[in-house]
Amino acid sequence: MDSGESVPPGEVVLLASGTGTLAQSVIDSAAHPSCAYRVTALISDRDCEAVTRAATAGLATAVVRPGDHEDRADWNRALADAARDFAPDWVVSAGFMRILGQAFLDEFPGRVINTHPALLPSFPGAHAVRDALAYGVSVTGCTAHLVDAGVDTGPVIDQRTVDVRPDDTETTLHERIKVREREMLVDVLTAAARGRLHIEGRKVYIS
Ligand SMILES: Nc1nc2c(c(=O)[nH]1)N[C@@H](CN(C=O)c1ccc(C(=O)N[C@@H](CCC(=O)O)C(=O)O)cc1)CN2
Ligand SMILES: NCC(=O)N[C@@H]1O[C@H](COP(=O)([O-])[O-])[C@@H](O)[C@H]1O
Repeated sequence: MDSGESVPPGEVVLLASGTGTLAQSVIDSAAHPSCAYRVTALISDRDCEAVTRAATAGLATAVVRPGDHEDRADWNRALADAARDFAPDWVVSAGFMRILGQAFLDEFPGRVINTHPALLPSFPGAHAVRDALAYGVSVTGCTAHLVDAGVDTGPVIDQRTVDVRPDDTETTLHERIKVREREMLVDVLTAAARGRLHIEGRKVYIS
């Protein structure tokens, strides 16, 4: 499709568990008329600032708490049901701190994207910035990847680098990584909404 043709907006549902600054940047970018995607809802596993940010922006929100369900599998199904209700083209985990089960991923095959604050496969998991700092790397960064049933093992879509400074703390380093994550997420979602992500096994090409 030529760039000049009108492109149907990609419908995005966000998943977040924390302060939601990444979610906020995606919401803000989607407000521009020329943006290729539209954010329709934000879903969380807990009451958090990200939910407040989305509600303030006039988006639909849902909180699906693991503690409200019999077990992890039941929670996972409830989360999938909540997301399905918004019929997203893309589900974006932006600081979502729960592992998504296969039942959720089967609902949105090849359409769940996560942003991780490290250069995968280095430093997977819930404490990437702390682990990178403790390891003593001089360069870290962030990764956008397709989500699979593993933890941070899905095909890499895009990565951005961030230099580690001698006086960095986890907080100062993470804040600089988030600046790059916000840029990366907007670029990746724009490509995704315009049909420019091409998945070939573990390789993802952006045209
Ligand atoms: N199936 C997948 N689900 C998710 C992935 C993924 O790669 N595959 N990425 C995460 C986000 N994430 C890293 O980017 C991540 C988040 C949380 C954890 C984790 O160990 N969580 C614990 C609980 C943590 C807590 O509740 O405080 C858990 O879920 O038991 C690892 C990696 C989004 N989902
Ligand atoms: N392993 C998952 C993980 O660490 N995700 C990270 O949580 C932060 C959320 O920031 P925010 O709440 O300010 O948007 C982001 O840096 C994101 O990569």
